[in-house]
Amino acid sequence: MRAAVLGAGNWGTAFAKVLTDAGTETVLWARRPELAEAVNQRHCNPDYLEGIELPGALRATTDPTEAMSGADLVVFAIPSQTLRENLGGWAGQLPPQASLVSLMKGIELGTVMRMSEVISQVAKALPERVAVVSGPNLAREIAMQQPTATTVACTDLARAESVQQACSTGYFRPYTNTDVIGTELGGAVKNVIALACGMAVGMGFGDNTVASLITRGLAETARLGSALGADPLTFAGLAGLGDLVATCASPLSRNRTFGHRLGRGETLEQAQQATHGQIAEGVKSCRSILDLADRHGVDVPIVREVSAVCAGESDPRTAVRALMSRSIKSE
Ligand SMILES: NC(=O)C1=CN([C@@H]2O[C@H](COP(=O)(O)OP(=O)(O)OC[C@H]3O[C@@H](n4cnc5c(N)ncnc54)[C@H](O)[C@@H]3O)[C@@H](O)[C@H]2O)C=CC1
Ligand SMILES: O=C(CO)COP(=O)(O)O
Repeated sequence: MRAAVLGAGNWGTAFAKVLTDAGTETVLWARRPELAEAVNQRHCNPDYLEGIELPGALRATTDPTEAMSGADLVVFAIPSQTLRENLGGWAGQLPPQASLVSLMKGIELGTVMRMSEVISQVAKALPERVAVVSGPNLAREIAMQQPTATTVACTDLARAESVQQACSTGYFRPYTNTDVIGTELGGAVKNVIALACGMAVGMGFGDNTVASLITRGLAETARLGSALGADPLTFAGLAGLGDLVATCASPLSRNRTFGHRLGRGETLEQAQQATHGQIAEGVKSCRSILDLADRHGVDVPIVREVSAVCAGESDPRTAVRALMSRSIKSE
């Protein structure tokens, strides 16, 4: 099995290590030559995974055609809002039979499309050729080989199983699922709920507040999922509750950290600068998730408040007041 991983940030690099450790011959595409050289010569990625030793067998290149040549899997690990443009340049070189695998957790602004839908459309690939990997997968913990499980979703179960095989290691345990909609939605919405949890902690609130946000956040994810045709059970699984809990609780999460900065009074610009160019997907996807929910007439109050804060139209304290003064209702 051969794989190309397009995107050498946190997760692209860690997942390339997982694939290599699983025995899959893997080439990582990086934008910058110095990063590809660090992977090839020094077996590290100091910009994104400082202190992590990468496998000697992992190769990197700045040439996407070279990365994809002969690949059975092409894995996308770039910021969601850049997928359409990047993929437009790569589509002509995709090996015709390769599985197309999304690691991304976002919804496209404007089109409100899921990442697998963007891949199908731009690559002109049938949906059953596209798989999604999503779960409680903080990149650094996986790069440190801490035991982790994940979901590999594809409408074609046999293809999901081949991706599962390609990334199974002693520290990374993938489960298959055919619910691509629920798997992707869980990954995208949890980033927005993690922003809300970060804000709560930044404002000095404790575990009751965070648990309430996680639980009600899961309720609005499942409501939206049902409207879109997802299997509600997916939200009780790794790509739902699992990822939600990990991201909302972890100081490693870029989304939670971004929210935490806003909660303690920093501006959007300050929080953005502190990411050092790394992506906090929820900051943009909150808008597209809200649009998606509005189109389907689904109530997503936490997403709505986070969206107003990220648009600079509200602030965390106003958001809390708005959420706590909603009409009382049954659970
Ligand atoms: N970091 C994590 O723990 C996890 C991340 N994810 C998801 O994986 C996707 C990628 O995340 P990370 O690797 O963490 O992001 P990152 O911000 O660490 O890296 C992004 C990579 O994409 C490249 N890139 C290509 N075109 C770009 C453009 N036009 N603008 C900016 N960067 C561009 C960058 O050079 C960089 O190598 C996101 O959708 C994220 O939600 C999913 C699970 C875990
Ligand atoms: O998706 C993630 C963990 O599963 C990573 O979350 P952040 O993008 O917030 O760091």
